[in-house]
Parts: sequence; structure tokens; C-alpha cells
Amino acid sequence: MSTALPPRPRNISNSKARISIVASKYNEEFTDALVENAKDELAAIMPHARVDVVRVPGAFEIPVACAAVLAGEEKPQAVIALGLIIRGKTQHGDLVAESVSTSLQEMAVKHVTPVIHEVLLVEDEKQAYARCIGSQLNRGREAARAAESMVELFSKLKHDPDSKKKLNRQFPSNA
Ligand SMILES: Nc1c(NC[C@H](O)[C@H](O)[C@H](O)CO)[nH]c(=O)[nH]c1=O
Ligand SMILES: CC(=O)[C@@H](O)COP(=O)(O)O
Repeated sequence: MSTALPPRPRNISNSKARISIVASKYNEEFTDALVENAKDELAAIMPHARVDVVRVPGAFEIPVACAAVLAGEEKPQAVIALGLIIRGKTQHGDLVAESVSTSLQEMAVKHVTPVIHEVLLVEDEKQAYARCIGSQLNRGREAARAAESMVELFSKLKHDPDSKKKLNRQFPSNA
């Protein structure tokens, strides 16, 4: 089990990036906490960013909502996907988790936009508490830090002429 979060960035970002959080409502005690921790961390490390939140019924609806956000006129610089799947007595939880993971990664590559994946599959509420409400392993904070790191990276890639040429050659639709 991972024992700690990645560290906070040393410098506060001045980025005015747009960050979209797409979160499921299912298991809302835990998913609400993921959203609040992600927003709180973004406010601390990216205080000038614009953060929008979209809520969907369950984890399985997260990818299609991410697709809608990415297809919008004001495409975000990063999407944070938050959800909590608690494994039940059937394979449904695993099927949902697998489908969501694959869809999110495919979308990130297709849109050349970071999609931060914190749609969790856990065994029980104890694991859920540690990752959604607790502080040491909080996946909402982890998601915010990953989003900040990727926004900064992509900004450098975009403004570095050499990288820009490579990116445009590889993904001409994003030029
Ligand atoms: N059991 C959980 C679900 N199940 C619902 C699905 O995500 C989906 O909304 C339904 O299959 C209709 O398409 N969702 C969670 O987010 N977490 C669960 O533990
Ligand atoms: C992830 C789910 O949909 C799950 O909670 C459903 O429980 P079960 O597998 O016992 O039907």
C-alpha cells in the first residue's frame, strides 16, 4: 500500500488554467470528501486556476461526462476524475472500474489533455475512509497535485519551440 502522498510543489503556481473536476455522487460521504479535498488543494497550489465541478450518478458515468467537458468550447487544461467503487458480491464493481480506467486513459491521449484518474476501487469503507476522508493518503489532494504538475509540464512543452514542433507533428489536431 502506498504510504504517503506525493509532496506539494515547492512553488505556488501562477497558472490561470481551467481545471474540470468530474465526480460521481455514489457513496457520497466519500466522493464529496474527495471533491472538497481536491478543491482545497487546488486553492492552495493553484490559487489563480478556474475550477469547475460536474457531478454524475456513478463512476460508470464519469468518462462520458469527461468527454462532454473535453468537447466543450473552453477545453480545460486538465480534468480530474473522482469516484469511489466499493467492491460488492458480484463482478460489477470490477467491470465498472476496468471500463472507467480504460476510457479515461484513451480520452487523455486522444485529446492530449491530462485526465487525472482517482476513481477508486476499494474493498471496504475502511479503505475508502483512508483515501477519501483521511489526510495521509487523501486521493483528492493527490489528484490536485498531479493536475498541477501536468498543467505546468504541458505549459512548458507548449511554449518550448522545439517541443511544440514535436507535439504538433505528433498531434496535428491540437496545433
Ligand atoms: N456500486 C457502485 C456504483 N454503481 C453504479 C455505476 O457506477 C453506474 O452508475 C450504474 O451501473 C448505472 O450506469 N457506482 C459507483 O460509483 N460506486 C459504486 O460502489
Ligand atoms: C460496484 C457496484 O456496483 C457494487 O456495489 C454492486 O454490489 P454487488 O456486486 O453486490 O451487486
